Amino acid sequence: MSTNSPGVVLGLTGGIASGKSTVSHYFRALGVTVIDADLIARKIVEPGQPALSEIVETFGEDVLHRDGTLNRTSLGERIFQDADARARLGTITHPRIAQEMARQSAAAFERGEPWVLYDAALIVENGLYRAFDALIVVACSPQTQLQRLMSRDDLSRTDAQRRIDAQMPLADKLKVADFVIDNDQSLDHTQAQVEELFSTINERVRTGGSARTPA
Ligand SMILES: CC(C)(COP(=O)(O)OP(=O)(O)OC[C@H]1O[C@@H](n2cnc3c(N)ncnc32)[C@H](O)[C@@H]1O)[C@@H](O)C(=O)NCCC(=O)NCCS
Ligand SMILES: Nc1ncnc2c1ncn2[C@@H]1O[C@H](COP(=O)(O)OP(=O)(O)OP(=O)(O)O)[C@@H](O)[C@H]1O
Repeated sequence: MSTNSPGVVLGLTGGIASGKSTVSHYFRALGVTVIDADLIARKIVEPGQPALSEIVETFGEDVLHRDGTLNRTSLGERIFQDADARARLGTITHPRIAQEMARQSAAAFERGEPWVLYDAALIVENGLYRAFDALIVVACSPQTQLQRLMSRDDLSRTDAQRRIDAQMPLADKLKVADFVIDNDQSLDHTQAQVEELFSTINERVRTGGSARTPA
C-alpha cells in the first residue's frame, strides 16, 4: 500500500470491528474521499477476476459457492485460524488492493482534493504505516471489540476471538499512531472527535503540506 503520491495520504486503521467503517462514514460526511480496502478486496475476487482463480488454485474448489462466487465464510474459516494460509491469501490479494487504492487516490488528487484517507485493517501488520503522511488508529477496549464483532457478524465468542487474534494487538498499533480516535463510547462522541481531527488535518495540510505534527 505504498502511496508514492503527489497529495497527502493518511492511513486509518485499527482492529477488526474497532469502528473504522464508522469513523470513515463520519469523514465521508465531511467530504473526505475514503478509500476502503475491504470494499476493494471484495471487487478483486469477483467471478472472472484473476485473483479468484489464484485463490481456487491455492485453496481448492471448496472456497467457491456453486454459482462460482467466493464463499467468504469458507475462506474465512480457513484463513483466520491458520497464519500460513493468511499469508498465502495476502500474496494474492494485497498487491492488487494496493494497486487499486493508489489508482483511486491518484484520481482524487486529479480532482484537486488536498488529502485522502486509506481505510485498511492491516496497515501496521504489513509494515506500511511509514508510507503514509500520518496514521489514525481507531481504539476501543477488547471487551467492546469482542461484543461488537459477535453481534455484527453473528459469530460465536470463539470465532470472534480467533479473528481478533489474527491481527496485531491494539497496543502495538497505538505505538505508531499519529492520531487516536476513542470509539469506546457513544457514536456522538466518536463523531465529535472526527470533526475535530478533520479541522486539525485541514489546517496542517493547508499550512505545511503534511498532516503530521510539525517538528
Ligand atoms: C477472508 C475473507 C474472504 C473473509 O470475508 P468476510 O466477508 O468474512 O470478512 P470481511 O472481508 O468483511 O473482512 C472483515 C475484517 O476481517 C479482517 N481481515 C480480513 N482479512 C484479514 C487477514 N488476511 N488477516 C487479518 N484480518 C483480516 C479485517 O479487519 C476486515 O476488516 C476476506 O476478509 C478477505 O478476502 N480477506 C483478504 C483480503 C484482506 O487482506 N483484507 C483486509 C484488508 S487489507
Ligand atoms: N461507538 C459505537 N457505539 C455503538 N456501536 C458501534 C460504535 N462504533 C461502531 N459500532 C458498531 O460496531 C460494529 C463494528 O464497527 P465497524 O463496522 O465500524 O468496525 P470496522 O473496524 O470497520 O470493522 P472491520 O474491521 O470488520 O471492517 C458495527 O456493527 C458498528 O455499527
